[in-house]
Amino acid sequence: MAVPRSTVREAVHEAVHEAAHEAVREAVHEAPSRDPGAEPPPGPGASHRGAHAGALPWESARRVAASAAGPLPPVDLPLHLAYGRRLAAPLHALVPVPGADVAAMDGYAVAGDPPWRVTGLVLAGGAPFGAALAPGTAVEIATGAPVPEGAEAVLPYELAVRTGGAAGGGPPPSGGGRSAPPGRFAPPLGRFTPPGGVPGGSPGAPRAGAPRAGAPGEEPPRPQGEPAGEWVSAVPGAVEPGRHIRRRGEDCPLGTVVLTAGSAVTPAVLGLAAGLGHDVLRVRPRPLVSVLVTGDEVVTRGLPAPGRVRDAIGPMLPGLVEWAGGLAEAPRWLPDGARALAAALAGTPATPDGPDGPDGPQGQVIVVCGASSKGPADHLRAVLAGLGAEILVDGVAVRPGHPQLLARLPCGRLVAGLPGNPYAALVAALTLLAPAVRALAGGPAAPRERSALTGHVRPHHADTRMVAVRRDGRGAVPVGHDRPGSLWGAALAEALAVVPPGWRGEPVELVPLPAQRV
Ligand SMILES: Nc1nc2c(c(=O)[nH]1)N[C@H]1C(S)=C(S)[C@@H](COP(=O)(O)OP(=O)(O)OC[C@H]3O[C@@H](n4cnc5c(N)ncnc54)[C@H](O)[C@@H]3O)O[C@H]1N2
Ligand code: MOO
Repeated sequence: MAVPRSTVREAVHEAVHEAAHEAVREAVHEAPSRDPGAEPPPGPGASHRGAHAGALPWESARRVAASAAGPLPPVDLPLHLAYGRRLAAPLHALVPVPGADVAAMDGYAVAGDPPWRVTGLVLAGGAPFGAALAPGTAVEIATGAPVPEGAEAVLPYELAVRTGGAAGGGPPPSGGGRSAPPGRFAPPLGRFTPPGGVPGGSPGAPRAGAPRAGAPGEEPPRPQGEPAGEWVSAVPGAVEPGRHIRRRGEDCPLGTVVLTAGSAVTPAVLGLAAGLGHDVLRVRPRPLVSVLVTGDEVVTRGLPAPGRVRDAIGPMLPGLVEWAGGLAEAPRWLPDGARALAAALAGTPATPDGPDGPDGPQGQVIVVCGASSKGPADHLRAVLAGLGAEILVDGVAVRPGHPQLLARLPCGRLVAGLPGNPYAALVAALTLLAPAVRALAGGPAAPRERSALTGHVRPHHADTRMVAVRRDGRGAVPVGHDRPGSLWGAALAEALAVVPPGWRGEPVELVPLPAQRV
């Protein structure tokens, strides 16, 4: 289609405006960051040669993006769907944990002084013992089972000395019975074996004859099948008051706020929430990001013919968006031309509940790849103006990636314009897209990391430079291969070093690159 006159005029104006320093741009801007070579010294016109008019400093651009959107309205999701979201409300303990005083070890709950007469068995899955433990008695108990009232400690099997078992048996003779060798753990000795029961039993499967708490009104449970003469004592020093009893609410009292709103829902958080009684979590939805890849020369599959280029931006965005807390739609390709771009951007906005229309991009954020510069096929600014968009960021003083932009459509959707050069697009995505997605997802700003930067790094005199680096013992080291058109360096790197204009060797911020999970 015909290029709008205003766009052409603008492009021509910019071309003239830029022409004077185009040679410098080529020498400085297109060179890889590790290349030796002198940066033209700052002098008259230096700032003009750096940031474009209206371009924001890199740090300011990132801040604008982070505050361009608030979190999406919350949704309630079952635990198995909540992973990777952000909590929209504080997480409370709906129950105390543990819910009762419970044994922390398999062994004997004991009361009073040894030796103790064994009067029953309590398993974790069963009801509480029901009767108070009288001094001089014990119950065999499983880890997690509620300790009977009156129990003063739990004696682990390894530290117990079990004796007797014969009918009519009495307390063990002093020094008699089977005992654990001093200073060593002994295996369980003479586990309680009710008539018809299975020695040891299996956790959660009450053994026949095991004592059970009675229902209200019933007789206090008697340890049925209690073998007369089962006694237990302890190796010296094994019993201290309260030992191996986890008290009710000791890990987490009822009502405690264990996590604040905005926390990431990790696997551990899901397990914690379940343990505290939650089936559903109130979370922020994942913001949906639509991706429009523009350019007649761009092909989306196969070997690119001469004069064609494979889309390298669409494939990297889903992982990056997911890393930032969002979800990317499959990229759509658009031909050069304002009409297709305008139609795509004018589509009906999505709602958190689902798409409003089957065809157009549905995201709360729309990413436009390419068309961000000032060339005759770069319609993004003109289209946004025609749609009445508010421009939030128009160019960033960063190398590569300066033609990036961020805008808000009248319907509230954000538009992130990424440069066509793939490494420049990655820089722009980390500068504008990721912070905006994080904000929509309810996440806090990404934590900052600072590091020494070693190796040969040539700062730009006016713009921030983003250098692909790996960490080593001495700090961050450039990996090279980070020309604007190449993702090779970024693929080798762990992070991008943020090298401020005129940098003189001080520590720099590292922006982590979305990493593999495997
Ligand atoms: N007169 C000016 N020209 C340019 C400027 C400028 O300030 N004034 N900035 C340069 C910089 S820096 C960049 S970056 C590019 C940005 O251009 P666009 O965003 O408009 O992108 P295109 O012109 O369409 O493409 C640039 C380059 O990238 C290739 N490309 C495009 N899309 C993709 C894709 N999805 N995957 C891989 N490669 C892609 C395209 O073929 C071009 O080679 O503008 C400079 N010019
Ligand atoms: O370097 Mo451009 O800034 O190739 O994005």
